[in-house]
Amino acid sequence: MTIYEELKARGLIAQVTNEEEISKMVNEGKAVFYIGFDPTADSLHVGHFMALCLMKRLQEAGNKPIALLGGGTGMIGDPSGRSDMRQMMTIETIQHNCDCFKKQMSRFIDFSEGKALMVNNADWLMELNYIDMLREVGPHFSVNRMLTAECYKQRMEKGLSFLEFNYMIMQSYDFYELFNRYGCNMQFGGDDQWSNMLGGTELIRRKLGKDAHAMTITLLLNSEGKKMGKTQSGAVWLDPEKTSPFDFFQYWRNVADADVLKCLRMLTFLPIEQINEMDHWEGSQLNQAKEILAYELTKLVHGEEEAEKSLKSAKELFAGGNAADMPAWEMEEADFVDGSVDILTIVQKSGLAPTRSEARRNVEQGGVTVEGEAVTDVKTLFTKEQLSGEGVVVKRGKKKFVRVFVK
Ligand SMILES: N[C@@H](Cc1ccc(O)cc1)C(=O)O
Repeated sequence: MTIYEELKARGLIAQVTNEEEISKMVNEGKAVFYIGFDPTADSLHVGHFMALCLMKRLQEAGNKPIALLGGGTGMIGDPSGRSDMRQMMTIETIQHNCDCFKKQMSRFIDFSEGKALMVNNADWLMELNYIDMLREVGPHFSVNRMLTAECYKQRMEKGLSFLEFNYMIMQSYDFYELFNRYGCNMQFGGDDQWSNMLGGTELIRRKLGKDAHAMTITLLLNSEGKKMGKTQSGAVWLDPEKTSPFDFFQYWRNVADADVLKCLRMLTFLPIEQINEMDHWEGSQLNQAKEILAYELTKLVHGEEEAEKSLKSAKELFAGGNAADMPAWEMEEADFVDGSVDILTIVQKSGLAPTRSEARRNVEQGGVTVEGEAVTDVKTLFTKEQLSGEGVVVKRGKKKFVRVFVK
């Protein structure tokens, strides 16, 4: 199987500018491709992880990856796929986030001996002169056409600022710049990036009369059509300080039955034949498939040791035991009234339930246990003494649990 066929078989490819040429290039290891990452947070998330895995697959097939940090584009903010304008970030935040991204990326991609490049578009975008820039690229963009782009469509009613409208031009300029600097002939990105990427191929064609290509990666949606990699309390981060390896493991261990094979195909490096064999698995075998998924991804992101630890804890927890590496939540002084805190506050604050009313429902229905004993009275109080030291293990349903303590 060629690398292009494999990407297809894994369901990773959404749109391409020219399938014949792209498949030929990547199969022959002739692609110099880039993926851009805007520093919108201090950690990468699951969406970025998919992009990095794609980089790795193509790198292993002999192609050359360029990871682009959006130190310049981060100053503008991409409106693609968003219903509101992003909050503007300060230069310090952007710099800090870039540093965080850089560290995390180096764990996935081999940047040694020129096998891959890392660049920051601040290096060329920040020194552009407004008038020079307008004269250089302005004539090649049709506003009429830009306004019909998919990425602006949902903003036509809500409003699109001039700041954001310029984003596409910045990203297009990046592609043009990388083409000139490094012979970069291809860009990859999430499917919501399609119009920004075409902006670049068009600019290269117009200014240089040369061909460059674009390919988008399928967005990872669950069987209900929602973006995966998000929980009720926010994104699933790759930084172990933000999402513990165990929580990361549990996220994948608990995906819906209908999603597990898709995730195995799109996210893991297990041979596609091995995954296809799991296609007819049912019942308890599906749980095994979820365990494999969680283990493989935790291993990729946090290393083998953490993956082993998480697997062990998950098994112990399932068997009803008390796991050492379980997530912990520290209650604050302000949560206590007259030295006690009620069960609903504990369940909600610790993140076991998203709202107080849902916490109430869970408790009333007998779905909450503390140290293995059901707590059904919503007025149940816990004193500071009870929660001090190791604290208590609070479980909601079979799968969600946390050790709650106070210092
Ligand atoms: N716009 C991309 C990031 C990006 C930035 C600069 C580029 O040249 C390419 C891509 C995103 O929001 O995900």
